[in-house]
Amino acid sequence: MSENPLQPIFETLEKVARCVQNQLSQFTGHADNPSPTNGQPIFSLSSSFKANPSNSKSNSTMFQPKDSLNEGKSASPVTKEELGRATWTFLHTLAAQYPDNPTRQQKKDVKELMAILSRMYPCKECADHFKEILRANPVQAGSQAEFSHWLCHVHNVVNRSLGKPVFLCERVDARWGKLDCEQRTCDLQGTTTDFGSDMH
Ligand SMILES: Cc1cc2nc3c(=O)[nH]c(=O)nc-3n(C[C@H](O)[C@H](O)[C@H](O)COP(=O)(O)OP(=O)(O)OC[C@H]3O[C@@H](n4cnc5c(N)ncnc54)[C@H](O)[C@@H]3O)c2cc1C
Repeated sequence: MSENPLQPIFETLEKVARCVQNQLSQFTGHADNPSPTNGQPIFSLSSSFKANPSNSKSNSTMFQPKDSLNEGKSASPVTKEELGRATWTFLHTLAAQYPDNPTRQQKKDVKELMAILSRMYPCKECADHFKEILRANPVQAGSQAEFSHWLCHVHNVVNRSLGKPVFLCERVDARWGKLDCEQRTCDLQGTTTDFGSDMH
């Protein structure tokens, strides 16, 4: 006799899940290897649930696809420093890729981006500080060189306020470059003719 009266039901459900998995693997072109999940069923019943059907925690994850469980990786909050480094990386890379001859739209976009950062940056104290910095140092984005030097300057304003060393802006091009992208497919295109199509 089965230890758990619900065991036959679980076994039937697992069989159904395996059957669905086989059908899916054929559908997705994995017919040669009907188990793209390395032998693990896409859906599985956790052993704790089998042993204790009243376990509501197991219950909640019972039918989740394996990938969505993000196994082995716990979410840890990002620190203000990590966020800052990632944001500066984004901004300096953007500046390195900014066109020598930006369109009117690109100049407008970059100013808006900075204004949005000063409102939405997910560290309120930093956002407020950046808002003041922008007020005293309006964005200069007439060319790649102008924008990357302006950005270096405002980054130095933040550095100074945090007691960090000031960066030599003559070295900004050596420190930050364009994204490493095959055949420069990531380059932003500027233009010599300013259509300003969506400027009103
Ligand atoms: C818009 C903005 C506002 C911020 N405001 C605050 C704030 O008010 N308070 C706060 O605690 N933190 C703030 N931060 C975070 C802070 O600036 C740093 O990112 C964080 O302290 C980590 O510093 P870090 O020493 O690792 O180097 P970061 O300052 O993050 O710099 C990353 C790398 O950039 C290079 N670098 C440094 N200076 C320059 C420069 N001037 N030009 C070009 N490259 C340079 C260096 O190689 C450095 O390792 C802000 C970040 C941003 C993006």
